[in-house]
Amino acid sequence: MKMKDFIVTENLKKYFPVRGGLFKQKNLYVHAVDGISINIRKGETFGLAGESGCGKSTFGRLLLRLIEPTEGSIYFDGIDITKLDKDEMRKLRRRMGIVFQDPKSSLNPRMTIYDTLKRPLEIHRLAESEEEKYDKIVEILEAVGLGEEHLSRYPHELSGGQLQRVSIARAIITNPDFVVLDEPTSALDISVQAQILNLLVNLQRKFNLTYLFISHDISVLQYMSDRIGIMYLGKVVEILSIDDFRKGEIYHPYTAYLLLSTPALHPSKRTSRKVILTGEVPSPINVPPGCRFHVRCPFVTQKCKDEEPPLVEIKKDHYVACHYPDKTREELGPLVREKLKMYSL
Ligand SMILES: Nc1ncnc2c1ncn2[C@@H]1O[C@H](COP(=O)(O)OP(=O)(O)OP(=O)(O)O)[C@@H](O)[C@H]1O
Repeated sequence: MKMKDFIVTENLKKYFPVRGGLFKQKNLYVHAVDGISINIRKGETFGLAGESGCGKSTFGRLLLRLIEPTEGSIYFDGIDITKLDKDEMRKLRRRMGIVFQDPKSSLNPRMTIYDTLKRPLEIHRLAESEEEKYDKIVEILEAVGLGEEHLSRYPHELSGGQLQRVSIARAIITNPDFVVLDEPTSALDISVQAQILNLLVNLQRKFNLTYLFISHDISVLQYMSDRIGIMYLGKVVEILSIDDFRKGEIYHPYTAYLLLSTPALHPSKRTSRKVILTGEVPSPINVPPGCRFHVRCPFVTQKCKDEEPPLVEIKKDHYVACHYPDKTREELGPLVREKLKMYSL
């Protein structure tokens, strides 16, 4: 563990048992997170990308121990949180926050905004008097761009963007160090998305926050992240700096696929260039042997079917899990770079 690492996972796994239906009594598991070892540095935004169902949300929840891992370790500022008891974990939670995709379902419809924001202060005993609570709540509301007039409102009286501001206020009112942002703008109108992203950037600076930013939206990730991890079927297959990402310096065929399959933002820049991959994402219940991407990979060899490639540092700050990283760089790199020119980012 390096000094600047704030969150570190070692071989982290979460398997969910499959219950009922066809699979009854077969002892089958969804390999939602299947051996992830990564680090998130103090003060950075680590973006996590990947198709729906690849395990991004499960990974985010594991980092805060909102769900229990099946195996592996999670270090939070040097403390292995998998070893903490309930009480120790509750104390540490003050330093963690989470914002979910849909504020409508994550906020209690029967609680006013004031009561919603008061709860974390009470759980963590962060204010002595009612007056102190009130002041802290107003201060945080103002930090997220709302005001005293919103305190007595209920969630149904606010817009989607305002509700997400309340969710963000709730996540940071305990003055945390680390916040998981799980698709925080995906449920919002396009016009509101940019405002919320800018708010998150400003809050990060103001409160010195470290973010895990989960999104399937490449352009949002590119805007927000310092480094990006690409997830495929429960594994991280590539980690790269935002510079390498922008330059199209990519070594995993799946990362190239993600970029090539994302539509350009501006319709006039869209092309009908064919997507390089075929085939469905395999089921996380039946993960293919060897490299789990081999069934969709254009460069597959026998080695890929037999041996799982480890995540290795291919150059400074750039990690990839592929037996043939140069193939992607040489053969798909030019296509990716051409595509990147089409992003109006
Ligand atoms: N509580 C659970 N019980 C059983 N399976 C689960 C549970 N939570 C998630 N899964 C399964 O684990 C896999 C990963 O799900 P997860 O929600 O982490 O993916 P994701 O990448 O965040 O997808 P999305 O972008 O659609 O939210 C999926 O196959 C999902 O069905």
